[in-house]
Formats: sequence, C-alpha cells, structure tokens
Amino acid sequence: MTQELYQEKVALLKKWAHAYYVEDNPIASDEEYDRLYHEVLDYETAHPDEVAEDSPTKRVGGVIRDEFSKAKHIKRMWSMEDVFNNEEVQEWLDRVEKNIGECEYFCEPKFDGASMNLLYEGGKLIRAITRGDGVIGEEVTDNVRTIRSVPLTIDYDGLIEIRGEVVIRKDDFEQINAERLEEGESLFANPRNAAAGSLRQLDSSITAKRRLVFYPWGLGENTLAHRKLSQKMDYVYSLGFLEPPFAQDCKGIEEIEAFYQMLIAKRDDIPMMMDGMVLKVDEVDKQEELGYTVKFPKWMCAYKFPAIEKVTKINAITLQVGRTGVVTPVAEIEPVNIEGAMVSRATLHNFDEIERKDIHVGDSVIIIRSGDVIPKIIKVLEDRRDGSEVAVNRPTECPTCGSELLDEGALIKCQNLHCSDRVINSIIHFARKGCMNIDGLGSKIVELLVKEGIIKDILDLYFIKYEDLEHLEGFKEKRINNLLDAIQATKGVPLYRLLNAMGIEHIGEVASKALALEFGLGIVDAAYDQIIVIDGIGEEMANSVLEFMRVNHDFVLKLFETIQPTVEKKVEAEENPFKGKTVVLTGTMSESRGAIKEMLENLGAKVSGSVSKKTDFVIYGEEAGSKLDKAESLGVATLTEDEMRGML
Ligand SMILES: NC(=O)c1ccc[n+]([C@@H]2O[C@H](COP(=O)([O-])OP(=O)(O)OC[C@H]3O[C@@H](n4cnc5c(N)ncnc54)[C@H](O)[C@@H]3O)[C@@H](O)[C@H]2O)c1
Ligand SMILES: [Zn+2]
Repeated sequence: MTQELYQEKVALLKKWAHAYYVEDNPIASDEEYDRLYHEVLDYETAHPDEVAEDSPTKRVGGVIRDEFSKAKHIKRMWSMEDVFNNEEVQEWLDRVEKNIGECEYFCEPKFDGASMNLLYEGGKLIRAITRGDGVIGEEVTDNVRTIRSVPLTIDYDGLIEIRGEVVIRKDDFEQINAERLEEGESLFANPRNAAAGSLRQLDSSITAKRRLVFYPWGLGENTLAHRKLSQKMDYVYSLGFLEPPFAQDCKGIEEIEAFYQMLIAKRDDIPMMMDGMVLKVDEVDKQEELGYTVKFPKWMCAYKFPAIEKVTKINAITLQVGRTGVVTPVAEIEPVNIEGAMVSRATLHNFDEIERKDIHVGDSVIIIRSGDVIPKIIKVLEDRRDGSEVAVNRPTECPTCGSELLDEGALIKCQNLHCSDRVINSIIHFARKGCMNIDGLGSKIVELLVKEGIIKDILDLYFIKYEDLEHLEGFKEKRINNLLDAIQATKGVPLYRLLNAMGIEHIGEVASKALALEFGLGIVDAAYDQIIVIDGIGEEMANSVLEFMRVNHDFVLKLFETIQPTVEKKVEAEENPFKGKTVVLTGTMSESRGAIKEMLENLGAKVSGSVSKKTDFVIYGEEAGSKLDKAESLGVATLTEDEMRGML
C-alpha cells in the first residue's frame, strides 16, 4: 500500500466511523468496516512513523454531538480488540500469558447496543453518559431514567460507575419497525442503531416508548474489594441489575471455544442481538498488570461472530402475488453467503417502503439474514451510486394475470380471484401446518397440481383421483396414496381450523375459534351486527368476514358439505376468576404454553397474543420479556403461573 492510498483509506474509515458513531446511521457493513480497519492497522504497524494522528485506530468512538451537554467519565471508557477465529484467540491468549503468566478467564455474550456509563452516589442514579470518545460523552440521564431495567436507587452508598449495554430486544425491534412501517416512517437499520438513536432523543417521552433494556458488563470507578471482576459483577446483579443469560469461567482455549460455539448455536434464541463473545481476564490485579493501549484494555477482547449483515447489489425487482392478492416487491440480489447460506432474494415490504428508502435497481445495499428470518434489505448505500441506477415504478398491472391492480397506497392488490398466483398461494396456505396440516402437500406440489390443471381451488383437492397423479414425474404408488390419504384425513377437522385455513383476510386462529364457537356452520350467513359484538373482533375483521362470505357463499357451503367439519358446542364454563377474561401468557412455564392456553380456554378465558389496556391478566413464567413490561406499564394485573393455579 502506498502512503497516498493509506491516507485515502483513513479518510474513508473516518467517514464510515462518523456515520456509525455520530449519526447512528452506518454507510458500510461492520464486515467492510472491520476489513478496512485492519488494512489501515496493518499499514500503521509496518510504518509507525506515518500514522495519521486522527486515525480511527487511535481513538474510541466518534465526536460528541452538540445537542446534549457533555460530561466526563471518572474512569475512561474503552473500545475492544477484535479476534475472528480460533487461531487469533490462541495468539491473544499467548500474548496475555507471556506477560502475566497463567490466569483465569471469564466469557460472556457481547450484546450489540450502545455503551452506557451510569454514575451512582449515595445510592442514587446521578448521571448517565454515553461512551462518546471514551473520556467525554453525552449526558442522557433523563432518557436513561425511562429504562426500567436501570434502578434509580441501589442499596450501595459508595461512588460507583456501572457500565453496560443499552439494547433493544429483537422482537421489540421488529415491532417498533412494524409500527413505523404502518405510520409511514423510515425504518431503523438494526437494533443497535435503534438503541443508540433512542438514547439520543431530545424528548425523553420518545425514549420511554422504545422499550430499551440495560445489561451491565463492567465497572469504572469503584471501591469494591472482590478479587475478580466476575465477583464484582455478581454483586452488581444483586443490586437489581439484569444478568446476561449466559456467562462462564473458562480455563483454556477448548473451554473458550466451546462456550463460543454454544453462544453461536443460541444466537437466534437469545432475545438480544449479539455480535460476538467477550473474553476477559478475570483477576483484577492481573488486569491492571496487563494495562491498556491508547484504545483498548489488553485484558479483554471480542471474539466476533460471523457477519449476518452483508453488502450486495440489487439486480432486479420482481413482484409476487400473495393469496389475498397483495403484490409484494422482492429484490433479486447478487448472491451472497451469509452464515453458510446463499442468499439471492430479499423482501422489500411494499412500494411505499421502496419510495421511502429510494431504492433503485443497481443500488448497493446492506442486507441482513438471521436464523430462519426472511432476508431483508436494511439500507441503501446512496453514496456508492454511479448514475447507472434505475428508479422503480409502482406496477399498474398484475404480473401474473395482467388485470388492473388496485393501488391502496401501502398495499397494491390484484383483485382477480382466479389469478393463478392467488389460487396457488391460497391452496398452499390451506395445506400448511396450523391450518389443515396436509402432509406431503408443499408449495412445489401445489404449484404443479395447479399448473397441470388438476386443481383450481381448495375444494378440488378432495376430488383428486389416483389416475390424475399417475402420470406426474416422481409420483409412485406409495406417494400418491399417502397424499390422497392425507387429504381425506382432514375431513371432520374442527370448524375453526377450516375457517383459519380459508385464509380470510385479518382472520387468524383466535378469531376463527370465536367465530366457529358463536356461529357454527351458520357463519356463512352471519350478519354484521352479530359478528361485531364478538369479543376481539373489530370492524375491519367483521367486514372482511362478510365480504368473504358474500363472494364465496356457495363455495363455502360446498366445502362444509365435503369436509364435514366438527362443530364444537358452546358449553358454559363454571364460574371461576378467569371466565370471560382476556389473558396473555408469556415466558417459560411448567407446561407448554399451548397446554395452559387450552386449560384457560376451557375455563372460559380468551387467550390473546398481545397486551393492551383491555387485557385482564398477564400470566408469566421464567424469562418473561416485553409483554410483562408492557403489562406493568399499562397497569394490567400480573400473575405468576403459581398464583394463577392458586386462584382455581
Ligand atoms: N458499519 C460501520 O460503518 C461501522 C463503523 C464503526 C464501527 N463499526 C463496528 O463497531 C466495531 C468497533 O466499535 P467499538 O469501538 O465501539 O467496539 P465494539 O462495539 O466492537 O466493542 C466495544 C464495546 O462493546 C460493548 N460490550 C458489549 N458487551 C460487552 C461486554 N460483555 N463486556 C464489555 N464490553 C461489552 C461495550 O459497549 C464496548 O464499548 C467494529 O468492529 C465494527 O464492527 C461499524
Ligand atoms: Zn393477478
């Protein structure tokens, strides 16, 4: 690398760091940033006398924004050294032990959020400061006071700086973005940006709505006498702070690697976004002996996880027609490997979102894929455009059947009930688990059956004959019989499952149950006034049922005649404290939540999935999350599982 190229790279790195730390709006993926960072670092190691003074390798974080007052940390805050694989961990361990001999290590998750320093004195929270440049940060005390996992008072009188990560749980993040999508607001790129941005609000009531959570991971100024950091942290947890779900003492590289692999395996299940594991020397005197570089402690490092965010290019935008006729744009992207899976498509939500993000074909974008979640585009990298990108137009014709589309703003719909994509997707929905649960009738087979003209709607499934399938490739005797048996076996299912499987817009399992119980087969002729009085059914849902039954009246009667669904009798539950009450279950209970739900429903309770002012009880088990928080903030009564059982 020439010196000139080095300076260019430093300039780009500074630009990316500013966008990330100061604007909370990254313009590169972490992976790209880390790569460039290490290129710069390698050059600096080889040419120590040419190092730029303002190189991001020499400083923690970014500059501090002017909107907040500045405040100084008592003890400095640090960044962390990265390692990316087992060999680098080994090198790190060798370096440590060469300096201080054998030592004890401690491993815990690295949550991806915003770094926070809480100053307590006389048992009270005095100040909350962002990391800033490590020496000075932004004072955001009023905002942090709204975080319910930050105790405002603690049972400890001394001066103490408690440090940790402010995070947004992944499900809360998705919900916040779903709400923003509905309100037509721009979406947060990831939980980290959402957390950092929410902390830096001038209006604390906005922060309060963001469901932030604080996990401590360390200390600044303190006079705690414990020999090990992990012991000090246990003391901190005992003061009323949250404890991370996993942490472990580790002896050597094998135990460290095993814990790392365990965390990766749990990556999708842990409610917080993790970008790695943190490895620390545990003994406090040994930490001090090792000391610090200008940027980070030499006694800890981040063992990073494989990236789930990647930069790629949009090659084209295609359209999908769902079972309700909604046309969804899908980005066809330059294939990228994310955690071992090749990703070549990503959802774009809807056309308003394309306009808001100003997505063009040919754009460079950041996409994210985590677990089995559908890959999505979280960011357009506008500064990488070269002028060849092409804007996306709202479609006016159905890509499948050519009929004119209804443009309702956020949603664009094909209204042709016989549109083949609508038909295929409604049959796929019908057969899926949770609906009719027809084994062996996956999406590929449905497509084939429709394309071959063997079926054109869900009713036709019940009249498929052996001879219809015989000539299809891959269909041998056993497979044909299994499929036909699976279809016939669905005759006599509970009515609610059939209603749910019909795919009436806005009507899910809970509403289907209520409708089935109230009307039985009479649902086809139910009137608006009768439907709207049912608990949990709103205007939009009632209209949707009416419209569906109006258009499909005779068809539904034929379905009933063919499938003969079982109609449950409405039995009045005996008097009990949960009869007629709306209940929400959360957390891990002694039995599956499904079993407890059924028990409560038999007692006449309505079990709902989300907490609102109308909820009567939230019943919670271990590791209950945001639903319990919400219940408390709305003043809804909460019960442990034992308390619930005690009331019966
Ligand atoms: N995408 C971009 O453009 C861009 C730009 C700048 C930085 N970054 C990302 O940020 C990283 C560097 O940022 P950084 O200097 O803030 O370091 P970092 O975020 O990787 O690590 C340091 C921070 O980790 C946090 N942390 C979480 N769990 C912890 C635990 N258990 N113990 C101690 N600390 C814990 C602390 O807040 C600490 O300040 C880069 O590796 C890169 O991935 C990305
Ligand atoms: Zn169509």
